[in-house]
Amino acid sequence: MSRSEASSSSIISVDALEKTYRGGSFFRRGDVHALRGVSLHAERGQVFGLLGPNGAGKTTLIKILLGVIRSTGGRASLFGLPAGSTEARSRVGYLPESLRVDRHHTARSALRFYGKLSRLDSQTITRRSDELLAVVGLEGRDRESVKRFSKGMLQRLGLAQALMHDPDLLILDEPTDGLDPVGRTEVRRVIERLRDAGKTIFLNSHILHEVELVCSHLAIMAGGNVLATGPIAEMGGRSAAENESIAIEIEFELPHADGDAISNEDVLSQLLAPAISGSVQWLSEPIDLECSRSRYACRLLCHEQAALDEIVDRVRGTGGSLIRLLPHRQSLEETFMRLMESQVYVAAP
Ligand SMILES: Nc1ncnc2c1ncn2[C@@H]1O[C@H](COP(=O)(O)OP(=O)(O)OP(=O)(O)O)[C@@H](O)[C@H]1O
Repeated sequence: MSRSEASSSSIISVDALEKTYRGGSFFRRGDVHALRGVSLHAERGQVFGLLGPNGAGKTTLIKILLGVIRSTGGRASLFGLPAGSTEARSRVGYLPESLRVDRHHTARSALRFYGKLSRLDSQTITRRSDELLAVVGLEGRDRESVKRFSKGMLQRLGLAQALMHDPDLLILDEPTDGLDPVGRTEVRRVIERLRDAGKTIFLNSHILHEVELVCSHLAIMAGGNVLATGPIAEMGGRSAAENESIAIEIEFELPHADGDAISNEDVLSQLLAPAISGSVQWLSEPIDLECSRSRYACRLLCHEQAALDEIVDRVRGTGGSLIRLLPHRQSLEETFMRLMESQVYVAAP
């Protein structure tokens, strides 16, 4: 263990990291700012998810951590060692998005091949292969040609390959992408098993649900920036920037004449929209709970108390009544969608 690692439990430490792909070639017109000052920290034993839409900068960050490309600013270290250094790399296992295992291999011969690449001796290769085939649920299938493997089985073999040299950190690029629900569940189970065995895992994904199921910590990225980071259990709440904001669930009933309920669009455009412009974000737009009685419910994030007061005044002003007004804890999905929507989308470059 290095001295800097001993002083901190950070396995991955990224500070103000920048990456600009230089343009000007025949194929590329201008510079592309793929990372614009990214900071995040993953600690020992965490399953850390990097979530973001296409082009967010996830793969670029992983490539810098692995030393495949260099950053153009900021710092990235693994175990307190510079990312990309030989010592740091030797302690990382990596599963690329689509690992191509040569079709002539069996699971066992593939692991022997990767074990040799990691300079392991034959005895260690046999012992690690036995252990890992059991961990990834491929014991008994190890002499079959990989030609007969499903995508999920190939991905589990890929996990075993990444673990051959018993790394301290596992980096997985979209580990469940392209798998069917059974394959996804199987891969997720292996990740859970590794987590329970104390491995630190860093994975990227653009699928919120997958990240939510398996990760303990998360960074949400878009446009080369980290928009939020922290333990998943706390990501649904308010972010630091929203400390003054109030998330509420409101349910109300409006009067209606001649048995005609007011349409959702009218509730939105006539009653609520004028009250909320600028100072309120929708978490969910109004839905009518009981059309016949014009009862509506919606979730709002009010950035100032006055906006909430005005909504209440407007409901009352139309002769309506408030049924419920409750504080609302945002789900991870709502937080994610709100961050994406509020992002002044500066897509690279
Ligand atoms: N070698 C490169 N040269 C120029 N631009 C690049 C290069 N690699 C990535 N980019 C650009 O950098 C930005 C970030 O790309 P990156 O692949 O890191 O995003 P991502 O979040 O991994 O997206 P995806 O989920 O689609 O893989 C994108 O605009 C992409 O087009």
